[in-house]
Amino acid sequence: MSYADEYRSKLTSPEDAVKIVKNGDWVELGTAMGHSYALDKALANRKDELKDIKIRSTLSLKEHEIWKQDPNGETFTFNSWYFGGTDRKNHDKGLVNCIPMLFRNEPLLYRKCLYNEVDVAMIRVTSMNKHGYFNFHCAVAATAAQCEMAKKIIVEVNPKLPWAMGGSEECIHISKVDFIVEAESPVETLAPAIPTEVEKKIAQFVVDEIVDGSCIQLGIGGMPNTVGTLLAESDLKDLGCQTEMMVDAYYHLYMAGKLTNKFKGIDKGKSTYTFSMGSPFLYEWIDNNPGLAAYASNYINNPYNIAMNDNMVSINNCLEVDLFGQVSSESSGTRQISGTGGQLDFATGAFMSRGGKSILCCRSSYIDKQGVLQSRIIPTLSTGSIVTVPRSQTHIIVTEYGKADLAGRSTWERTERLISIAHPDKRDELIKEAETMNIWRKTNKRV
Ligand SMILES: CC(=O)SCCNC(=O)CCNC(=O)[C@H](O)C(C)(C)COP(=O)(O)OP(=O)(O)OC[C@H]1O[C@@H](n2cnc3c(N)ncnc32)[C@H](O)[C@@H]1OP(=O)(O)O
Ligand SMILES: CCCC(=O)O
Repeated sequence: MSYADEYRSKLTSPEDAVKIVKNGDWVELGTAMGHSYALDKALANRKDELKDIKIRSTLSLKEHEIWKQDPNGETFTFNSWYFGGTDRKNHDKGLVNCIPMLFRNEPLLYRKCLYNEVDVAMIRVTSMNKHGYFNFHCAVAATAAQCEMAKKIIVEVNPKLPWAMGGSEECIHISKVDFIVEAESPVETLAPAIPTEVEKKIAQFVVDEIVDGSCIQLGIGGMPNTVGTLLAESDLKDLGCQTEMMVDAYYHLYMAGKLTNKFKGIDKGKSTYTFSMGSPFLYEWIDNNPGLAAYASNYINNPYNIAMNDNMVSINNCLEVDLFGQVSSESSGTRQISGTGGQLDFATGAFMSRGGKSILCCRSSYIDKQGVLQSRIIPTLSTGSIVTVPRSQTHIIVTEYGKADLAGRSTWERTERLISIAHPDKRDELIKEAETMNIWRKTNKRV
């Protein structure tokens, strides 16, 4: 049978495809732009006839129909490896549960622990090519592992999605697929946030840490993109890219002639990543471009692979840092904001790299709901806050007041350095707390 014949034989309606989901099943939705639309709707429509359907997903970009049609979570129990904004909102309503993970482990978790617990994978893919492959486009991540472990696979085809060249694990062959549905669906975009003056100051401190030939990882959120934009305007040259998330900033670096990947120690000449989100021009750039290579997250986020690049610099955002140097980037107290994602993977790998640096950016303060200035550098993490980077792996923290290099530093040295980059109105208060915590010595200096 030709691939075209096989395609026709597996092509069905979303309603018929989701009939394979049965009571008690685990259903896999994939990551971000890999989330389906028509299948989501067809499954949600079965809410009253199904029982106890467990969902796994990573980083939602939309309001799933499952949430809309089952607002009390009677049929569907939704679990997420990493929260986007809509996951966060629905978690606040009690509809989403967090599954802790390091992103480098997500494929391994399926292959090693969950191999018997993926009943149906419903994944959005590109059109099939002449060799019978569908591509995972902007959502390579752990998708191949999820499909490999799934008892049944349904793909939802959207021909407008870009074809991401590999790497590895970026495609699925039609022979592995059980059902194909075709559906109109949006190609989601991510508009770059307009940087604030504070973010511009932080970004400048970060850019000052980067040398010609550095390999750059830009994390999720507004700040890393601001750094990328400044880098594109800098005099730096021959930068490289090994990053979890491919974003607009890399396109700008490429167009500015700065992204050559010439000095990468692995995948020389190629920009490597595991998922992407950005503007339409980013997807145009990704589409069938052999200058980029998408790999599964266990390869991109593997600290050994990261460390093969000399002068690897990882740049991520965090929410709170305590005076011991513990970093929380994913929760505010017990409120889950996002997830560990790849932050610890890149913090570890970048530090292992010769000349490498792991940088965590943090605005020094915020104004709370009562209008009061609160420090993000705090004596101890808020009760319930989850540690994303342990103090033993924290390297450089940057605020708009400067940089604090904590690696190899004792508690009193960390305290001094962190307080020196805290908001000036909060420094005396922090010193008092540090004294009671026995981590401020008489010789410590107030900057
Ligand atoms: C992707 C890669 O390449 S690799 C590794 C990168 N991955 C990571 O770093 C994972 C952890 N990091 C993150 O998730 C993000 O960087 C964050 C959450 C730290 C910052 O992301 P941003 O998008 O810049 O943050 P933003 O300012 O929009 O805030 C996100 C949410 O956190 C809330 N928040 C931010 N700071 C605080 C705080 N101090 N206290 C309470 N809530 C806070 C915001 O209110 C917002 O919630 P809302 O949408 O309900 O209003
Ligand atoms: C899906 C993981 C995203 C992140 O690491 O930020």
